[in-house]
Amino acid sequence: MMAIRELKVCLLGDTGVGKSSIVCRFVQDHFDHNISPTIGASFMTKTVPCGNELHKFLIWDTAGQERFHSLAPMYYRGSAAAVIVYDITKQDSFHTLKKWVKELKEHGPENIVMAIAGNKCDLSDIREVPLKDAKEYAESIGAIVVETSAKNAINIEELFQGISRPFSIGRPTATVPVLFIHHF
Ligand SMILES: Nc1nc2c(ncn2[C@@H]2O[C@H](COP(=O)(O)OP(=O)(O)OP(=O)(O)O)[C@@H](O)[C@H]2O)c(=O)[nH]1
Repeated sequence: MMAIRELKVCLLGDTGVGKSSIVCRFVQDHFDHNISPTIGASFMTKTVPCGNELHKFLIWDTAGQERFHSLAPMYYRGSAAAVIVYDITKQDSFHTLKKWVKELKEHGPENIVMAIAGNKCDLSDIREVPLKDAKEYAESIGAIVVETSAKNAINIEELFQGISRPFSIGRPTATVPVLFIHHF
C-alpha cells in the first residue's frame, strides 16, 4: 500500500530573491533569467517519493513586493512548512527574512516547519551574508538552513527533502498540520 501525503508549503521573502525561480527549478527543472515578479501568488504541485510514501507538495509561491504583504496570511495559514528565502548577495533581504520569521511565529500555524534558503549561491563572489550568520540564526529559531542556486540547480531537491523529512512515517502526525493522507 502506498500513501500520498499532501504538504502545503508556502514561500516567503523579499522581492527578487528567487522564490519563483526555486519553485520553477524544483517543479520543472527550468531556469528563466527574465522571470517576472509574482503578482499575488502562484500555485504549483510536485509529487516525490519519500521512503514508503509519496509526498505531494502543494506549493504557494507568494509575491515579495511590499504591496502584496497583506495577502501572505492566506498562504501561510494552514501551511505545514514555510520556505523563507533571502539572497546571499543582499543583506537587506536577510533582514526581511527575519521579519517574516517573526510574523510566522506570531501569526503562523503552530509547529510549522521552517526552512531558510540562502539563494543565488552561484554569486558567492559578491556575497553580503556569511553562511555562518544564516546558520546561527537558523539554529536560534529551530529552522533548517541551506544555500541554494535556482540558476545552477544547487540544493533545490535537498531543500524540499529537508522540509518533507519531518513529515515522514515515524513523526506523530498529530503534531504537524498535514492536510490530507490518502491510502490506495
Ligand atoms: N544568479 C542567480 N540569479 C537568480 C537565481 N534565482 C533567481 N535569480 C534571478 O533573480 C531575479 C528574481 O527572481 P524571481 O524568481 O522572480 O524572484 P522572486 O523572489 O520570486 O520575486 P517576487 O516574485 O517579486 O517576489 C530573476 O532575474 C532571476 O533570474 C539564482 O539562483 N542565481
